[in-house]
Amino acid sequence: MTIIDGKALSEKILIEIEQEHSELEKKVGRKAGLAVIIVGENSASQIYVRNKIKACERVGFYSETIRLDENITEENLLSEIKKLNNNSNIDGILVQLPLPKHIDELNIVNAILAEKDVDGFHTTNIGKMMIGDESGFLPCTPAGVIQMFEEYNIDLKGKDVLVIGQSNIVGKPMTLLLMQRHATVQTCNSKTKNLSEKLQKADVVIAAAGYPKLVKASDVKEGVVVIDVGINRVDGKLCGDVDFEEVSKKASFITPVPGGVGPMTIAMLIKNTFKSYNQKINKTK
Ligand SMILES: Nc1nc(=O)c2c([nH]1)NC[C@@H]1CN(c3ccc(C(=O)N[C@@H](CCC(=O)O)C(=O)O)cc3)C=[N+]21
Repeated sequence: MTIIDGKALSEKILIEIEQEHSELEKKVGRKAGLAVIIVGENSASQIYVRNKIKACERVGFYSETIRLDENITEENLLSEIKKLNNNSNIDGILVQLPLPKHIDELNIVNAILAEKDVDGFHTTNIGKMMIGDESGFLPCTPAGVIQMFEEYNIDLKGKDVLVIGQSNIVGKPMTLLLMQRHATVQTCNSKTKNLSEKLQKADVVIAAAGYPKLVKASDVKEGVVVIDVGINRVDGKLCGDVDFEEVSKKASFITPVPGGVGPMTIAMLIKNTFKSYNQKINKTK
């Protein structure tokens, strides 16, 4: 069984970007810039935003964290985004999700300029991905999973892949990227019948449901590839959607939580921000 080491792979990606960026920065005269907006006090969001800013520091990017009160109006949040859209030192903008219920997430995400949408959530970027055009920004978690398959030479052609979870930021875009790589994809949600039977047939399982230990050893076949996107907190401890201890005895490849998909999500965000910075530079040439 091989553990897919997302931490090590993300570090490798960040080192490459740091080197390329330090060269470019001298020529361009400014650093790549990422702006992160966080609304309210969600503790998990605080951790993820902290990790994103740490990664920016790691690669030498400029970053801004805009912390807003959870009672901010949608209109005022939109004007914060507008300021960042017009800020020429900012190449990437993200608004950490989830947002308070009174704010329409889709409206907010689509207010970010598509060329600064380093989350890859803007309908323009999703629309491109729908037709197999990956020239825009790919959503960070699904892109990070694809990067892991490539790094570990896990071929997806014709493989039966089961995606558990159909969220806009993971399950749905993950399915598109898998289809683009000729996998046979089945997606499940909390209403799916006979999940165990479906799991039994899967060559690859991508668990992004938000249920601790949803995927058990008895559910999966020998040699299965398991990608655990789960980020659950049980008694304050982070765990995934997979019973890692038991499932790792049957899996050929498996990602740990923490240290798997999480760090890859961050690395893809940095990669998208650097891509935007490069696109900006090439446009001004
Ligand atoms: N606009 C937006 N973009 C996102 O990309 C986005 C979001 N909102 N909302 C929430 C999800 C979740 N997410 C994670 C990022 C890093 C870790 C991460 O660093 N995980 C570490 C552990 C971190 C910890 O200590 O809890 C690991 O798995 O090793 C996890 C999850 C990004 N998301």
